[in-house]
Amino acid sequence: MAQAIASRARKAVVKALESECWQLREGARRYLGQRKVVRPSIVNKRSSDILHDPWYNKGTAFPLTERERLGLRGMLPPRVMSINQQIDRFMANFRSLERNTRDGPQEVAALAKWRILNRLHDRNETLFYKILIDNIQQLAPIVYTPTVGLVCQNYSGLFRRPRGMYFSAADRGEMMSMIYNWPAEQVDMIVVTDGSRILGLGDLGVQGIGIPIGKLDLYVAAAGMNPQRVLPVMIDVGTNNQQLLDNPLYMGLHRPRLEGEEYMSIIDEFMEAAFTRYPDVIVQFEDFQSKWAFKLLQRYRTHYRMFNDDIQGTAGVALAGVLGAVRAQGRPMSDIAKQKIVVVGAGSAGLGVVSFMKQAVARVVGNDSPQVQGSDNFWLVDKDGLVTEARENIDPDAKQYARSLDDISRSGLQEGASLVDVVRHVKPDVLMGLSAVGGLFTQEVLEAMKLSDCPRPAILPMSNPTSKAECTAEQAFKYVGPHIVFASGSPFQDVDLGDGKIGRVNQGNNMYLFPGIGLGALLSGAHHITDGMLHAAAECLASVMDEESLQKGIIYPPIPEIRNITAKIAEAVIKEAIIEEVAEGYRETDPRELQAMAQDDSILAYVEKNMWSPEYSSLVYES
Ligand SMILES: NC(=O)C1=CN([C@@H]2O[C@H](COP(=O)(O)OP(=O)(O)OC[C@H]3O[C@@H](n4cnc5c(N)ncnc54)[C@H](O)[C@@H]3O)[C@@H](O)[C@H]2O)C=CC1
Ligand SMILES: CC(=O)C(=O)O
Ligand SMILES: [Mg+2]
Repeated sequence: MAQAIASRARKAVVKALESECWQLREGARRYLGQRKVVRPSIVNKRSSDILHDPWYNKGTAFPLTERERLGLRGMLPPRVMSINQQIDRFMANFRSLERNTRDGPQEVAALAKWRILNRLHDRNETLFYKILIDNIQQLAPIVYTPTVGLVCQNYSGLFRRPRGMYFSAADRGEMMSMIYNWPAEQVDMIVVTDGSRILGLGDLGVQGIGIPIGKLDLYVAAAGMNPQRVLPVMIDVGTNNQQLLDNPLYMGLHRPRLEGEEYMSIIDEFMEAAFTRYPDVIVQFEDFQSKWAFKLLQRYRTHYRMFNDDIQGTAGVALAGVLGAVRAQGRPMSDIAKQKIVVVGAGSAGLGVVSFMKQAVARVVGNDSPQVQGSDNFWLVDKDGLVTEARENIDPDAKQYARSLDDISRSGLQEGASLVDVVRHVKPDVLMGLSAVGGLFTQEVLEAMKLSDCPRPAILPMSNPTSKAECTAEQAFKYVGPHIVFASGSPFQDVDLGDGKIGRVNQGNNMYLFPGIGLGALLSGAHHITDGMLHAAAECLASVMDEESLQKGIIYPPIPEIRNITAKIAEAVIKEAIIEEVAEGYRETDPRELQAMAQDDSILAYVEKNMWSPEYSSLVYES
């Protein structure tokens, strides 16, 4: 009895102490507010070793005191420049390169720009990211789509310095120790590919590493992920690209891709290694061919903190775009349930979109609605035409979205109907391309969209890179009309429609979502990424658009706003993780503190405070 009383008393004291600590922590948090402190960095190298370390190197911006302290005196030109002067110098070079390559082949110019950016990245990370953030609209098409596609195609020739990690079929059984070769003690974000479907360019084998690098550049620029804590990963299981296999200079394994169990066990081994060394990391799967993309997502999504950007990020961006298009028609978002949507391409991207949008419709009209039970809103077209239940050897992932025979015979269509026939009969509100077939929306298909009874049909050729876009912006405005809403996966210029009118071009790319999903998952410490968190992200993206922009046909925010938008998306993701009780906290911020922040509406400030910004910190030498 006495023992029980003592134990109860002990528990009460511990509880009181805990609560006091919590209050103290809470008080400190409020007191410190959202003040951001640039902490000094501890370096254990000196002199030229610092100049050759892109993380610490400041080039001509090293102040004299630091040059003295770190053995850099005499190692640099004498004038100390500010970071703004360094930016001016780089941008002057960049613009002169632009002028000099303007009249030559576009691809040569694009690669030249990528090269000077990449060299800066290798020399001075802080300056590289500052320039990238300040000029994101101009530079995203170089570090990301479309130029990153060209870079991957030519990677064996462009490769100078390694970036990220390579795990290959030859490393079986070794990955657990290999991951410890990575120098960072902490990694927040991994983007991994097996190179099997790089943008719409197909199997590029080991050269696909360019994609994780480009995506992580956006994580740093848009989400403020700390560049010292991101890790691009390439898993080389071989390639089925004969041109690469025939190229003696190809840098990957010269063997056909592993398949079946052998393939799966390699990816399993990598995941186990990654989460063993970095238990809090988030892994984004990128550009895996569809047959593996779905299987791997199913396999890992509740076990690890991971998501597949092509399936889930793309779906969210497509949903936000369609919600924007609905509002541009002057209708409420809930009218998404009435939209007729033709999705061309039934791979990871197309199927991800249909699945997610059906969930969104269910959220709007309720699960039991016939619109949700049948596939009323969606017509899926792949390389063999309209996908129906009569399709032989139907891809199991596509089966649930196949149109019923009853339904299509009523509308005068049949299994495998051509795209143009589908458009003529369905008269869709939305025509979305995720086929990786450039020019698939021919003049005939686009003209058929004129039959749409929608006041503002949406034409969304979302395939990447530019050469794979189903149509150009100019073609869409020319053949469908000036009233359309247009978004493409890779950027196009706005279109001059004459009489002072402009056809607005949006970039419908998962770059608007994945940084916010990753950041929200990280800062909430969600133990897995739920559908609800993905919907919260997409709905947040849709909601940031104001009526005036939507009326002009602008359905996504301007790219220079991407950092602010990403912070808001992360906020939405964290709030949802808290509501769903999957948020386990991040570093010293425990779930209780997250909840308190949600209550006093300070999650956004918490996100912003945790976003890394490129600023030179003073360097302190420690041997
Ligand atoms: N804008 C964005 O944010 C994103 C765009 N994408 C793009 O989506 C494209 C597709 O990606 P995945 O689904 O992973 O590729 P995938 O290769 O798995 O799927 C392609 C689909 O297109 C279909 N297709 C091929 N030729 C066709 C034709 N002539 N007519 C109709 N359908 C045809 C195929 O049957 C297949 O279903 C890529 O170009 C990729 O860059 C992917 C993710 C995000
Ligand atoms: C944007 C992207 O993720 C893709 O085209 O695959
Ligand atoms: Mg992708």
